[in-house]
Amino acid sequence: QGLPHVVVLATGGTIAGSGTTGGGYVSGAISGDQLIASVPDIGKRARLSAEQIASIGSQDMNDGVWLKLAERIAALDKDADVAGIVITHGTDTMEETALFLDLATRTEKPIVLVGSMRPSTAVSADGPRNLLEGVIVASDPKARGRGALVVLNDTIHGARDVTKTNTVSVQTFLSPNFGPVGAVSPDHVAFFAAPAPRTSLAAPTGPLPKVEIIYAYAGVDAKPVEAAVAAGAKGIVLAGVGDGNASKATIAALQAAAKGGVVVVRSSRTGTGPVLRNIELNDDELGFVAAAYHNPPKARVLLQLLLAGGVTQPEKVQAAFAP
Ligand SMILES: NC(=O)CC[C@H](N)C(=O)O
Repeated sequence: QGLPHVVVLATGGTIAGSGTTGGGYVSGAISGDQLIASVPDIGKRARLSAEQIASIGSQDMNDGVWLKLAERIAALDKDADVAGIVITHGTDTMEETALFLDLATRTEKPIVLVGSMRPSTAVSADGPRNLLEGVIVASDPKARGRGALVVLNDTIHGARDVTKTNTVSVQTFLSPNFGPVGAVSPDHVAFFAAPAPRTSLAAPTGPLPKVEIIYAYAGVDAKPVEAAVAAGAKGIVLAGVGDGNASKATIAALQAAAKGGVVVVRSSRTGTGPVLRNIELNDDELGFVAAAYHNPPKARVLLQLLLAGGVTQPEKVQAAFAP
C-alpha cells in the first residue's frame, strides 16, 4: 500500500489503562497492539507496527526507559521505510520525556507523544482519538523537523513549552508561554509557525547524573538543600517562589552548594513566565543559572543532559538555558 509507516512505541499510562476512574484502575495494562486495535479505521491512515518499550504509569518513568526510547528512535531514523514515531505515555511526566527526546535525538522524523486522561473503559474515553490524531500528525510531512511533539485533545504542543495543568480535564496540556504549535482533527493538520531551531545534545549512554528539585515555600529552611547535597546531587533546580527566589536560608545553602561545584539552576513554581538573570538575586555573585522558560522538571532534564555531556561551568549551562 502507499500508506506511510508509523511505529508506535508503547510505554503505558492511562491510555493503556483498564478499569474505571474511581476504583480498580491499573495504568499500562493494555498493550500497544490492543490500543491500535481499539481505534476504528486507524489502519486507513498509516501502516502501523507496535513495540512495547515499557508498561508503567508515567510517575515511574525513569532514565532507563528514556535511553531505550532514544536508542529505538535512532535506529528508526535510519529505517527509510519509517515515516514517523508515536509514543504512548502517561500524562503525568509526558512533558519531561518529550523534552528529553527533543534534546537527545536528532531525527527529522516526527516524534509524537500521546496519552489520555480517561481510561479506555470510561464514557467518552479520549485515548482512541488522541492515538488517531497522533498517528495523523506523525505521518504528516509538515510535522518533520519539529523535534518531539505532544498531541492531546486536538492540539499539537512543542516539547519546550508543553505542561500538564489540570489533574482531571482532557484539556490538561497547555503551552503557557508561547502557545500550542498546531492543531489536528481527523480531517486536517495545521501548524501555526515554521519549525523553531533545535538544540540537540549528545545522547547519554548511561544513567543520568543526579539532579534534585528543591521546592520553595514560606518558611522553608536550609535543610532540603543540605539533604540534596549530602545525597550526592551534582545539580539542584530551585522551584522557587515568584522570580525563582527562596528564603535567605535556602539561598545561602544554594550559594554554598554552588561554591562546592553543584550546578544550581533557578526556576519558578509559578508555572508561567521566564526566570531571568540578576533581577531579584545577583546570579553573577551567587554563581547561579537562571532557567528562563524551563519549568522545574524540564530544567532538571536539560541540566541532567548538560552534566552528562560534561557541561558544568555556570556560563555554559546558562547559554543552554537562555531563552
Ligand atoms: N492520565 C494519565 O495518564 C495519568 C496516569 C498515570 N499516573 C500516568 O501518568 O501514567
